[in-house]
Amino acid sequence: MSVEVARKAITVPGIRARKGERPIVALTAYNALTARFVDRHADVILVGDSVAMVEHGLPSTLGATMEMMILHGQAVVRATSRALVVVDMPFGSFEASPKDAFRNASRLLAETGCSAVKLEGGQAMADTIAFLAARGVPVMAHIGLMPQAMMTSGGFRTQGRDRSDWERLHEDARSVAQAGAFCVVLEGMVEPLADEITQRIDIPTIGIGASARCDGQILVLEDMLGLNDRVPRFVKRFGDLASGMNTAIEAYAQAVTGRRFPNENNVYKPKES
Ligand SMILES: Nc1nc(=O)c2c([nH]1)NC[C@@H]1CN(c3ccc(C(=O)N[C@@H](CCC(=O)O)C(=O)O)cc3)CN21
Ligand SMILES: CC(C)C(=O)C(=O)O
Ligand SMILES: [Mg+2]
Repeated sequence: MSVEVARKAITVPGIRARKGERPIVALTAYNALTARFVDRHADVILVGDSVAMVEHGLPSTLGATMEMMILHGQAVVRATSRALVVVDMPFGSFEASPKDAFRNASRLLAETGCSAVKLEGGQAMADTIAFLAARGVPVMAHIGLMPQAMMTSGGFRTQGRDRSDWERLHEDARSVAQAGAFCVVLEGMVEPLADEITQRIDIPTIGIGASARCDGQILVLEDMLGLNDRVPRFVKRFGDLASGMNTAIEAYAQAVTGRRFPNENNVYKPKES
């Protein structure tokens, strides 16, 4: 199946030009219902591969698939009119070669109607980013803590605590910007390093666990809504939807067992005869 590439009010060049202007507001969304809410306030909606963990109950993002990203991407694009929709390239879909990456990135663009793709990797992915950008695929890069590298990096570790790693992280940022990424996510990084990177590259940085020094911020929607019982320190819960959901579901269960629902207002009656 293929869809029209949807035109959104916010464009890739528009986001690119935000550096030095006002901060970029980004959030994840994985479905139409939540995307409609996020679209009213955010500049960027990311259909993250964290969908594998948040919506499918998988233990890591390694189980995300192209099929999953396309299905969720389609739902989000349908419900969005303003924000720029970016879809994560799942583990295994882009690393082996630039050609593989183009085949899968072009499927994400053509089959969902999203405006850009995101992929994890710094210097090692620079050739791939350049290959995609030269062929019409806008790329958001993602460096620092890379969840898809958890098996080689030993879990989710904040980057740059040791200053001897800074040079490598600067090189990752410089090379993705040089390769033509329009924007870069800095994940799990100490504040002064995120600050230096943001000052040295000419594309916007979007931080998650990387301080307010970045050109924008992103969080997983369900984390900031207070729907997950355990969240890392970099998350601020801006709401407590978990308690709202619990209260409503409990009230429903009690109304059903107590035969108080459905009531007069909720039932249909035949015509008077
Ligand atoms: N719901 C959700 N939210 C996320 O932000 C998220 C996902 N899922 N899945 C993919 C990745 C994984 N992420 C994570 C998950 C845990 C930590 C974490 O526990 N961090 C430690 C830091 C440890 C250290 O300092 O080295 C922490 O205590 O914050 C970090 C990033 C971010 N992403
Ligand atoms: C947390 C963001 C940056 C992400 O990559 C995801 O949600 O998959
Ligand atoms: Mg991701």
